[in-house]
Amino acid sequence: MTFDPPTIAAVLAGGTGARMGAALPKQLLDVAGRPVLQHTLEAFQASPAVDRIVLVMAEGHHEAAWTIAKTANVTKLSAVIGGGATRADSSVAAIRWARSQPEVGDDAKLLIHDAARMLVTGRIIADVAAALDGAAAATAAIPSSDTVVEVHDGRIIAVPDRSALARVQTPQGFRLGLIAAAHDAAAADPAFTATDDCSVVLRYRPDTPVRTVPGSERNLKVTGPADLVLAEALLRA
Ligand SMILES: Nc1ccn([C@@H]2O[C@H](COP(=O)(O)OP(=O)(O)OP(=O)(O)O)[C@@H](O)[C@H]2O)c(=O)n1
Ligand SMILES: C[C@](O)(CO)[C@H](O)COP(=O)(O)O
Repeated sequence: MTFDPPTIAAVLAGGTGARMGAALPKQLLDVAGRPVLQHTLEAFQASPAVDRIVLVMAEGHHEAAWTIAKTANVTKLSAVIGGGATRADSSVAAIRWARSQPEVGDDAKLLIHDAARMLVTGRIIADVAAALDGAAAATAAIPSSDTVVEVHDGRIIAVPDRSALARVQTPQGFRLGLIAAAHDAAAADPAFTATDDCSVVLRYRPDTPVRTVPGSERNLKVTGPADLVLAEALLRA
């Protein structure tokens, strides 16, 4: 008998929400009567593509996370772990946790997701997971409807061809062995910085294609106060 490798969702909620400027990390703020984190966990709980969830949570809020998960009956939640100083450090914490699990090998699928993207849909989660059957790395992405420019010292120095540009979202999915190797290589690079995990693969495993699947404008990242209003409006629409 053969078994499919498991699919693990790593929900990153290790940030403090500086740009939100609230007393609590933004993942604990309410939108339409439920914490941002609860909306996100519910999306992964409901996805048939996901077997288990690991939550990377900001220090001092682990108990609150378990309470939210219990309230929402998030039975797939396997662990709440501590993160790191940067988003990349929190990804590494999730990767290490996944690798420490019995019967989880390099072929497991790891879907790394911002807790702040609370309106992620089942379709996007399923598409990213399915893309990993044909590639070792994949992300949700949407076209840019704005012209994007490169700015230096307050002056535009380039206007890249918009048709070749996309805005990446999460989840970003990887075969576990690949993303672990890419982050290991990053750890040995003193100049390493990254704002997402696909760029870690692109930089340190450049021979591995990173596929894109359609994201959605709805899959916004709650970042500042206006995003809370927007997310609530989208939920009620
Ligand atoms: N050290 C960090 C930083 C960020 N994140 C998570 O990564 C996602 C995207 O990060 P961001 O939107 O930047 O969240 P914050 O870091 O909390 O926000 P800010 O940058 O405004 O402080 C969020 O769900 C956040 O909780 C994380 O797990 N660990
Ligand atoms: C991972 C990400 O959501 C992709 O768009 C984004 O890079 C996170 O950026 P942040 O500054 O950590 O919110």
